[in-house]
Amino acid sequence: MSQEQHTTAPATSRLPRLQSPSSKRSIPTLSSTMSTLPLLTANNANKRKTPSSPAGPAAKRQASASSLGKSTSGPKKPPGFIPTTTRKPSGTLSRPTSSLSTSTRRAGSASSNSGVATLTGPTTRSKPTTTTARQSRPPVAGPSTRSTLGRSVGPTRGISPGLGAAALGGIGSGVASVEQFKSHDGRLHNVEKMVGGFKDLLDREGQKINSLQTQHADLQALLFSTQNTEREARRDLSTASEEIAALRSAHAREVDDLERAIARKDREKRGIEEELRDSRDELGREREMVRELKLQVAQQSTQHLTLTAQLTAAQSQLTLLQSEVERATLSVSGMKAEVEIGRQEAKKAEERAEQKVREAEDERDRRIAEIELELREAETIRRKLHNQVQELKGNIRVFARVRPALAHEVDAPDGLADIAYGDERTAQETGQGQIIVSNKSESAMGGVREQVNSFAFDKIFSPKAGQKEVFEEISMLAQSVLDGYNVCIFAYGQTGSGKSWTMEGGQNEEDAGMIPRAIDMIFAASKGLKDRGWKYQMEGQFLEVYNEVINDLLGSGQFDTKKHEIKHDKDGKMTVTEVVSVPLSNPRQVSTLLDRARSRRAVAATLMNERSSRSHSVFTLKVRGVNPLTDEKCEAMLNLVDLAGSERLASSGAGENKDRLKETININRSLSALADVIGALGQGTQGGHVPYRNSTLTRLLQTSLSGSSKTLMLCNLSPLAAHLSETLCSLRFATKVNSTCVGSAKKQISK
Ligand SMILES: Nc1ncnc2c1ncn2[C@@H]1O[C@H](COP(=O)(O)OP(=O)(O)OP(=O)(O)O)[C@@H](O)[C@H]1O
Repeated sequence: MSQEQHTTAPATSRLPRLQSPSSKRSIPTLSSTMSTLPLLTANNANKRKTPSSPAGPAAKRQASASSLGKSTSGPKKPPGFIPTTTRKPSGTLSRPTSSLSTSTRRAGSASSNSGVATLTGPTTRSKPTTTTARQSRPPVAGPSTRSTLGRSVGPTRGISPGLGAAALGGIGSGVASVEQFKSHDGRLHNVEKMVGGFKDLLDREGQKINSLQTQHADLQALLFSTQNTEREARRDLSTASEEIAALRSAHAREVDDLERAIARKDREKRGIEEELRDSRDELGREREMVRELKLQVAQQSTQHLTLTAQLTAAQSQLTLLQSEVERATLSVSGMKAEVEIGRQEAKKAEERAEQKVREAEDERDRRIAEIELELREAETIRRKLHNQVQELKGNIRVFARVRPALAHEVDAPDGLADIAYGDERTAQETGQGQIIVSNKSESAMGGVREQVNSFAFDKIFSPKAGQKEVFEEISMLAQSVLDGYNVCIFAYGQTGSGKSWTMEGGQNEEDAGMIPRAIDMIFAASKGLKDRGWKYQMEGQFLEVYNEVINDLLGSGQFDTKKHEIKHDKDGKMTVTEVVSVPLSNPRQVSTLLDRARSRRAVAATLMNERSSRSHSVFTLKVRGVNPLTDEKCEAMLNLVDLAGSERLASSGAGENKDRLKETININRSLSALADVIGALGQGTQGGHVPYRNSTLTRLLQTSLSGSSKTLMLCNLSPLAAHLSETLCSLRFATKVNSTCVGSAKKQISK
């Protein structure tokens, strides 16, 4: 589009050049311009003949524009200017014409003013020419014509005032005036001739302009057709370019396809070459194999010959052997007959042996029955003896156990207490172990006074003693439960002295405490007694006494809210109300039960401060046994008690803390009530008053602490010098208990 505008502008800009005001010199310029036009046309024609010029359409356009616009430098015209300009010439031409006529009229008017009628002649004559010029004269005749005329006519206008004056004053005055008039007339005639010449010239120029306009129109038409041709050529070119691009891409695809095909063929060729190589290799191998086979065939032929010879030899040997086999078959038949005789004899012997085995089995069953009877009798005797031994040992026995120093206590500021142990041999001879606690203090004189405290108990366990060793001494008591004796084992000692460790122990089997070991042992023993006719039922309870109140550690819910009371029926049998009693059929249930009690104690500790060491825990195993063979029944109770820390009020750390104070007072009250009960029993006050009712603990343990029970107190001691004072207190309490003789234990057997 812009190219078309460029092309059009020069063509139209030529017209203003033709119309531009100029002097008379413009006429030759027009002629020269016109003379160049045919040349331009010829050039254009030449260019049309060579549309496929190497310079291309753009160059052509440029050439066209430069040739057409070379002589012009006018402003670019907007699109659509050409048709307008093409229609304009007549209008444009009219302006100079009217100017000319105006000039002419002025001249006429001047003549009219001077009153000379002839002067109008030339003016009137010039009108048709002017009219013709208005129709076809080019704009060349514009203002320049007017000025030319003005200049040419100027003298006339300059003369007119003179003429007027002469006319006004000289008509009647003389011949000079006539001569003057004639001279003027001659000059006017010359002027008219000149004007006529100019008119011809103008006509010629007008014709030339017409011709130029015609040529211009032709050129326009030619330009349009050239532009159309160019547009078509451009379209063709773009179509051709697209086709070329399409062909190129098709070509590229084909090239790609061909290259791929070549690559494929190359691969195939390589494959075929490899196959060929393999085939050649294989052929070589086959040839080698054939050669070897031929060699083998030759060898085998030799072997065949050898074998044939051997076969012949073997056949002759076979013949020999066959005759031998025939002889052997004859002898086998003879032997078979002998074997048959032997078999019959063996059968008879077997029947005799079976008879003997049956007789031996009968004898054995009879012996077993006799032994079992003897065993039952021995069991009864063992129980009696066991009880006698227990009685001889005393129904209240005391063991002392010193725990080892813990890792963080080894470097304690006061160090370990000076504790010595009596030798094992003396302990076995006397049946009493000895523990010697030395206490060094400053005397009144400023010297060091050493106080040696010696205590004797049924058994002393040094820090080296493990749980297994302690239980070995207790197992007899546990066995007594199955025999129908009430047993109470309680751990006594200050906080941290190892009571819980002794009673419950650690998680692994080696560290298991007295409760799990006693249960295991009772279950194992009950299994053993099964063969002797005993069947047992067991159930467990786990209670806690805190501030004189009983809590059920196996109860439902996280924390026991029930109120429990201790009741005694008319047979003197003690029960605690509203407590959970779990039936136990295997030892694993006991460990679950202990875990449950432990977690409830932990919850209680969280809710009400740490209190496990501030409460007494009592595990009770109730055992019921029946023996249909002997028609015996027994019912007994094993109480395993972990007492609260026994430290005195001063060293309990209670201070101003009311709760701790209350705890400590209650602990001390229950422990002294325990000591009082044991003391009362020790004074031989059977039938007299025993102050069981002074504390919840003694009421709970009443059955186990009565004369009909077996009681063991484990006095746990700390090895630290800092705890020496509490250790001595515990040892004195244990001595008091140890010196107590509680009647004879009664077997709880009913027939
Ligand atoms: N014989 C022992 N062998 C190894 N460690 C022991 C032994 N006795 C006690 N301990 C350890 O000593 C620490 C205190 O023991 P334990 O808790 O049994 O004392 P405690 O008297 O029951 O205290 P509390 O009255 O606070 O319950 C525990 O860490 C325990 O594992």
